[in-house]
Parts: sequence; C-alpha cells; structure tokens
Amino acid sequence: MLIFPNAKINLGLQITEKLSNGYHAINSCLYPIPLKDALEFVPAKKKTAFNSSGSSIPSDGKDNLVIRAYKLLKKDFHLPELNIHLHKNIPTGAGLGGGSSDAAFMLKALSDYYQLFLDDSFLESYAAQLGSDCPFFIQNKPALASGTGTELEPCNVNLSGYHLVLIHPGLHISTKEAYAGTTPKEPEHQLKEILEKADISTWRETLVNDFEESIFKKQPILAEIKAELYEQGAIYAAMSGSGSSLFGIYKEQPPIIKAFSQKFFYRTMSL
Ligand SMILES: C[C@@](CO)(OP(=O)(O)O)[C@H](O)COP(=O)(O)OP(=O)(O)OC[C@H]1O[C@@H](n2ccc(N)nc2=O)[C@H](O)[C@@H]1O
Ligand SMILES: Nc1ncnc2c1ncn2[C@@H]1O[C@H](COP(=O)(O)OP(=O)(O)O)[C@@H](O)[C@H]1O
Repeated sequence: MLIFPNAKINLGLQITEKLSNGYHAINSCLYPIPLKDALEFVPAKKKTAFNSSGSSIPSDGKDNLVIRAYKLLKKDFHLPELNIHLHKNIPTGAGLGGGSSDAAFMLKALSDYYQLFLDDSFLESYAAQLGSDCPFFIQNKPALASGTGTELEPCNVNLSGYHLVLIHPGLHISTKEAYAGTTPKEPEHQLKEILEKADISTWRETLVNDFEESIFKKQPILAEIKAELYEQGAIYAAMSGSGSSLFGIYKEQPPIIKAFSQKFFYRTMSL
C-alpha cells in the first residue's frame, strides 16, 4: 500500500502553562499543507524491515515513528511481517510534523489495508501514544489543538485559494529544548476568535507563535526571514511550531525570494 503523509503548519501557538508532568498546555491551530512524504508497505517473506530514502532522518535513539506505529498496533492486532519504505521529503525536526504524520498515516493505512475497522477516535488514542502532534493527522483537517496538543476540535478556517511560501533554513531545533526556553502565560486573544471571526489581514497584529520570542533571540536569521516574507507582500507570516520553518501566506502568486531560495529548503504551494 502506497500513501502520502503530508505536513502541517501552526496558525498561532499559545503556551499557557507548564504541567506537572513536564509537558506544556497549548492552544494552536494545526493546518494541513500539501508537502508530502511517500510511504509504502508490502507483506514480507522474512522479518519486518524498514528502509528510507530522500533526506536523511537523524535518529533520536528510538525506532523510526513508522515502525513504532506498526509495533503499537501489532501488540493488539494480528499483522503480518512487512517491508516498509519511506521516502522523506518533508524536512525533519522542522516544526512541520513530518514524523508525526508518517506515524498517523501508517496507523490509518494498516487499519484500512488489514480491515481492522478502527474508528477515528480509536486511531487518535493510539496516535497520542506516539507524539503530541500525531492525533491531528488522523482526520487531517484544520483543528484547534489544546491540552498538550492532543485534544482536538474542528477549526473553521479556510485558506483555500491562498498561496504559501515555506522556508526551512536548516536549523534543527529540538522540540523539548524549544518548550524549555518559553515562559507560559495567559493569552491576550482567544485563538478561536481570531481564526474564525477576524479577517486574515488582522492576524499580523494578534496571531502569535509563543516560541518565536526565545528562538528568534538565539537565531536572528529567523526574524530576518519573517521580516522579508512580509516585505515581499505576505498577509501573514510566522514560524511553524517549534521551528525552524517559516511560512508566509499570500493572496496572489508569491515571489521567489532568491536570497533564500538559493540557500535554503524553499517551496511555494497553493492551499
Ligand atoms: C511544537 C509542536 C506544535 O504543533 O509541534 P512541532 O513544532 O514539534 O512540529 C507540538 O507541540 C510538538 O509535538 P511533537 O513533536 O509530537 O512532540 P512530542 O514528541 O509529543 O514531545 C517532544 C517533547 O516536547 C515537549 N512537549 C511536547 C508537547 C507539549 N505540549 N509540551 C511539551 O513540553 C516534551 O518535553 C516532549 O518530550
Ligand atoms: N518518520 C520520521 N520522520 C521524521 N522524523 C522522525 C521519523 N521517525 C522518527 N523521527 C524522529 O522524530 C524527530 C522529530 O521529527 P519531525 O516530526 O519531523 O519534527 P517536528 O516535531 O519538528 O515537526 C526527528 O528528529 C527524528 O529523530
């Protein structure tokens, strides 16, 4: 079975509290974007094997999230040995949720292909065991995430027809360290209100990613890229999640910013 897990961006990210288990309470809108990996599995004659191609995936000492998703389901359901191949196109550790998406798509595909008939809420609870971003990719629709990011409700925001510029300057930022650098606070504006009721032209004033303050101080190039995205006509620009990817949303076909496109991972896409 061949599937194409996609990336996400965060439209606003408020970090409101540090919880006793070390995690943080957040509010964020996760929005799917059409930047995709390719993931294939076929039944194997021998033991399960995992290979990857495309951009390299730095190991964090654990199995790849795709294998962890497979093993998680295999504990509860009969699944055959598999040959699994992942072609990595979404930058890793970039705030784009690529690994989480691979894992969630693997769960969905195994349930479909082997007729496990798992409904979305069941799949979301498996996904939550693999990472905070993972449950979102089960339904893969714009969602307001709260709690540690795993509590989801639909978000009525629609960017269809807009264009996106996505830049990953290659800085790898650990999510854990990024959270550790923040100071949780009560948000000034309600995310749901901004996204569902206010015009996108007002987002620049009110929609904030709380990671930016600390990360931009350490990596000033990120603030420069964001400023340039606005300079080139973005209606809204921000860092995605814990970074270091930045995006700009444009009404018209966006310009190619040569200073960045020749140096960094740089993509334009229609939403
Ligand atoms: C920041 C966000 C925003 O969407 O995404 P990314 O930028 O990483 O894509 C998410 O909260 C990341 O989700 P995910 O990447 O799945 O993180 P996890 O594997 O669950 O957690 C990695 C580490 O981040 C910290 N963590 C994560 C989530 C959270 N609400 N509070 C935390 O403090 C914990 O230290 C945890 O050990
Ligand atoms: N399939 C995968 N794709 C990307 N990263 C993976 C994968 N499986 C495990 N990882 C690990 O997860 C970490 C976070 O990956 P990713 O989801 O791309 O980042 P982010 O949480 O910033 O969006 C990587 O640094 C890597 O060590």
